[in-house]
Amino acid sequence: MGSGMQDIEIAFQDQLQKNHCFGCGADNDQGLKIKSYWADDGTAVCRFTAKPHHCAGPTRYLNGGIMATLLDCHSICSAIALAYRTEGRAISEGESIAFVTGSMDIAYKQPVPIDSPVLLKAELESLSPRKTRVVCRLFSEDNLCAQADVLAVRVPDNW
Ligand SMILES: CCCCCCCCCCCCCCCC(=O)SCCNC(=O)CCNC(=O)[C@H](O)C(C)(C)COP(=O)(O)OP(=O)(O)OC[C@H]1O[C@@H](n2cnc3c(N)ncnc32)[C@H](O)[C@@H]1OP(=O)(O)O
Repeated sequence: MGSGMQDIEIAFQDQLQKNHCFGCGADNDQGLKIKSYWADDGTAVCRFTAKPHHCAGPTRYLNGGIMATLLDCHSICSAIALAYRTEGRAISEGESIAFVTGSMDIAYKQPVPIDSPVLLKAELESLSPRKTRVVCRLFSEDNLCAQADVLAVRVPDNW
């Protein structure tokens, strides 16, 4: 699972500019600052280690809203990266590309231990120039714990 090339690649988020998003913005100092990369199999992957205050009611489990943010932000950043790749451009080269979440459906399948890193793995399918479907899975210790079906919708960069 995942890419062996992560260490030498620059995360999607570190190539995007002026992104203050709580989950994925490199410009949000209080955010989660997730980092997403292409994997060799064409999926996009992200590894995240939670902090103790990201907990659910029981302190041993990860909060579901944080899980939703991880699934959402990894999916949308990956949709943006795919659009740049499809247009033959590096991320942020030329006219900027922005997508937002039109819809997201999440199945929470198992509680996620807060003290183990999670792996997010996104499969992308371009439905039209404006719409990308993302199926994003969240694993903990190789267990599938949550799955999101996301519709990413392209918007003007002044959205
Ligand atoms: C971004 C600013 C620049 C910043 C640069 C930095 C880099 C950027 C990084 C950003 C990373 C963010 C990562 C976190 C992701 C969020 O947290 S984003 C915040 C949460 N999302 C929102 O607030 C979105 C709010 N909704 C909207 O703004 C608008 O409803 C939308 C989604 C843009 C669509 O608006 P619209 O263009 O007027 O809608 P429309 O033309 O009717 O729809 C386009 C297509 O999408 C379909 N569609 C739209 N909504 C839905 C839906 N809910 N269900 C199903 N289909 C739908 C339509 O059916 C239509 O399909 P086609 O007819 O083309 O086949």
